[in-house]
Amino acid sequence: MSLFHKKNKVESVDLSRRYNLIGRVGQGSMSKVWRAEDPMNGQSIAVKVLDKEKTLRYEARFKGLHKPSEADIALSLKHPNIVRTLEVGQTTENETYLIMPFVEGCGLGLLVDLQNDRMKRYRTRYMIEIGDALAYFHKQDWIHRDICPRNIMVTEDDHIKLIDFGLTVPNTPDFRKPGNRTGTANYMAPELIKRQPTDQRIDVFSYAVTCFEMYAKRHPWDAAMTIDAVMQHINKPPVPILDLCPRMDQQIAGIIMKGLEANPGERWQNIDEMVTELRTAEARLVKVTRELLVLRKQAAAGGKQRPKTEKKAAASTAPPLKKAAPEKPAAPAAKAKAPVSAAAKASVKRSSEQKPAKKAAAAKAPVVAPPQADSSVNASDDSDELLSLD
Ligand SMILES: Nc1ncnc2c1ncn2[C@@H]1O[C@H](COP(=O)(O)OP(=O)(O)OP(=O)(O)O)[C@@H](O)[C@H]1O
Repeated sequence: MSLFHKKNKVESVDLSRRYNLIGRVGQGSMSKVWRAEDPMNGQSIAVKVLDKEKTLRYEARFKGLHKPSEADIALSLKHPNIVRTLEVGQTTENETYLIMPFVEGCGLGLLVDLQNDRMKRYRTRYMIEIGDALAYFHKQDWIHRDICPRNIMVTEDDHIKLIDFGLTVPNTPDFRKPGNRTGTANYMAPELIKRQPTDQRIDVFSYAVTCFEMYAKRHPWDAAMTIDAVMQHINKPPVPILDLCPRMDQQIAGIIMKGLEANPGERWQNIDEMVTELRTAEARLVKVTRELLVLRKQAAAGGKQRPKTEKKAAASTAPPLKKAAPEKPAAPAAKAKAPVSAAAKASVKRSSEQKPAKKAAAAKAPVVAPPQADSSVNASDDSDELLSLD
């Protein structure tokens, strides 16, 4: 790995002279972040200054292993869904700083909490873009170790930017050994918590927890504040996501649950596999949605309220429902067939088996509802599958 022995030129910079510091925007656990402007070009930037003591304490865990610093790692990353690091250096106080373009937007955590239409409409896009960023990251041979909504930003035009690489380690045997138990408790894979050897599949797990939250607004296990508390429940199966979101797409539910498998051998083996399945699910939902839009347009042109052809088309893409979804009279819904891979199916099955009464929910198909004026697609109020066609 070329970054292992790279020595960055160390410059001592007085940040308040060099940049127009506008105000503090974030207090992470390891840093302070300012919004600023670069007077040389007027660019809006984020200035992240790492806490000296905490960084030293963290890096001391890897004594002798030549771990690249957060600044070096961040500087090497070039991906549309990862925030660019433009410059790194040392402050006059001997702290490390990073300069990034300022991301206009919000944290993913806010959208998890709000569960608003924006979240529902762009959720599949967000999941895929987080996965793309992580797949790139893994191809550069890193393990992120701290994937969670706190470290993911959503831009104003609804794209993802991964922002924090403070706990990242190289994907090499020395760093995969048991022991370094860092991360955010509720997103940590069981093998990490149990101090077993780890690999990039711990990020698959954290990514799946993040996707779970994006639908269910809660963790797959009861949320815990400490690793010891997580240890208490990590041996129990996760709550099946379809129990919490019975109207969500069945294929997507299976994909997420497979990412949460306690045994890394039963999880998705890499991010690419998981994202490929998510893309397939998204493509199917988009296809059905487009078909419905065409039919609705035709119906409107013909002055009919609900054309028979639409019912026919919906029926042609969908198997008969085993059990009707809870009644919501607002929107006529078409049920699209959700092809679930055998592995993902097994994952859903395992979790449904824990609660036989809930099996019926797993049989539910996605709901796609009438077109909106902006040509995106909305669904009935309790549906979790809004899709954007823009
Ligand atoms: N490029 C950026 N543009 C806009 N805001 C940013 C940017 N980078 C960071 N922030 C803000 O600063 C906060 C802290 O950043 P970051 O997560 O990188 O710090 P941290 O100390 O490593 O945090 P933690 O270790 O707690 O995850 C973010 O949650 C975000 O609100």
